[in-house]
Parts: sequence; structure tokens; C-alpha cells
Amino acid sequence: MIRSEGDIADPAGSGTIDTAEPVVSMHRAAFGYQGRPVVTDIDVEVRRGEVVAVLGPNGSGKTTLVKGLVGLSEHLSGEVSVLGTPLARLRDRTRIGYVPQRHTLVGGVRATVTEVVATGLLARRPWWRRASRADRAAVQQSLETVGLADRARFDVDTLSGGQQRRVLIARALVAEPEVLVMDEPTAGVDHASQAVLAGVLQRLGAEGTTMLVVTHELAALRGVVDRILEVDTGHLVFDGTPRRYAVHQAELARAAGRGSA
Ligand SMILES: Nc1ncnc2c1ncn2[C@@H]1O[C@H](COP(=O)(O)OP(=O)(O)OP(=O)(O)O)[C@@H](O)[C@H]1O
Repeated sequence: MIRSEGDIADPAGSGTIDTAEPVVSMHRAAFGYQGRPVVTDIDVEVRRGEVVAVLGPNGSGKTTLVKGLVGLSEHLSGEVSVLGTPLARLRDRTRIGYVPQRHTLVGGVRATVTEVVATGLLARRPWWRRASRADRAAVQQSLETVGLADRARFDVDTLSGGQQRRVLIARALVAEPEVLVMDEPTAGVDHASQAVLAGVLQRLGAEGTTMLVVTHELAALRGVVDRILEVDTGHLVFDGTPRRYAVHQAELARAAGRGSA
């Protein structure tokens, strides 16, 4: 059974979040690969300004679900709209920022932090056209958002894992997406970097950025996330606030305890 929570938090406390139009809307949606569904029967509406954590065991389909929103897994059935447009008709993909699961920044090619972040603008500007002043300002702004302005000229392979994640977030932010989809932004980095990343997400959430964040580390995002979706074996098994999720988990633990008694 899916438990749902109607109220959403207003992370900025501004009272200005427009909750009327869903930013992401899925109805009986299925996503998968080569025509084979991995996640099915997904019913979710994400409203503007929500910060949604997607939880679940390894292999449950979290990545497949969020990849569906950026066209990296196949949308096989059901209705999916992003920013009011059916997914198949969404032409301007820069409106959705995507931070992939495993960073692939290091790998033979030398590039500075600025160069990597600027690639986030390529969808808007052909590669042969020189970066405009506005482009350079956008790169600088997104590096400031993730706290890496002082590393702009560094080679990315001289950065720590956590800093490289932040470079990828800056690359996703530079085109000013309306929704940011992140796959395990805090995975595999030390606790200090996790805290910095959580701070970055907190700031983005407070600015009203709509985010879907796949994570195994909910504790690192405490206070940032205002809604949790849990996926298990390709199905959505929970949808509600972190507080309700804690209650739900406690209930499951009690039931398991009774079962084993
Ligand atoms: N490109 C692909 N082609 C075919 N099957 C895939 C592909 N990517 C993932 N799968 C399969 O889809 C299922 C769900 O994988 P997915 O990566 O969505 O799970 P996840 O919940 O994100 O796991 P994890 O927490 O380990 O990242 C797995 O059985 C996986 O083997």
C-alpha cells in the first residue's frame, strides 16, 4: 500500500511556492530497457519546490525511474508529463538538470573545472560558438552555488570525489534547469564532503529548486528532503513526508519483530 501525504513543506518558508501545477506527473507509468519494464505502475506528482528523495534497495529501479525523466531509460507505458508537457514532446531537455550516478570526470582527458561546467551549456549553444559573457557569468554563478568558485581553474582530476560531485551538480545547474534530478550525489564520499553536498542541496531547496534525489543516505540529507518515495522491486511502496516515513519504518520493524517472536 502506498501511503501519501498531502501537505508539502515550503523549504524557504516564503509561502510563495506554486503548488498548483505539477512539475512532474506520472500516471501508471512504466520505464525499462529494450522494451522490458523495470519499474511499473508509478503514480506520482511532484510539485514545484519539492525536494523528493527516492529510496529503495539496490536494484529496485530507482535509477531507471529517474532516468526515465531525462530520456535515458525507455518510457514504456502510462502517462508522464514534465513541466506540463508530455515527455515524448518535451524538446528542451535543458529544463531538466541531471547529475548521473557515477561520476566520469576522470579518464584521460584533462579539463578544468570551468571547462567541465561549461559543457552543461552545450545543449543551448553550439560548441563552435565562443562562450558569451552571460555564459561565463552562468558558469561562475553555478560554481559559487556549489562552493567551488576558488577551484575554477583547477584540473578536475586534482579534486576529491566530493568536489567532483559538486562539479557535476554545477554542470547540471549552469543551464538553469527547472528540475534537478540527482542520482546518489552523496554516495562514496567522506562525511565532510557529504555535509558540504547536503549544504548545497539545502541552499538549492531553499531557493525553490525542485529536486528528485536518489539516495541511500537519507541521514545526510536530513532537513533538506521534504518528501520520500520508496521503490521496491519496481514498484512504489511509500510516498510521504520524512516524519511519516520514520513512523512507517517503525511499524514495519515492529511487525517484523512480532513475526519473529
Ligand atoms: N541499461 C540497462 N539495460 C538493461 N537493464 C538495466 C539497465 N540498467 C539497469 N538495468 C536493470 O534494471 C534493474 C534496476 O536497476 P536500477 O539501476 O534502476 O536500480 P537501483 O535501484 O537504482 O539500484 P542501485 O541502488 O544499485 O543503484 C536491475 O535489474 C538492472 O540490472
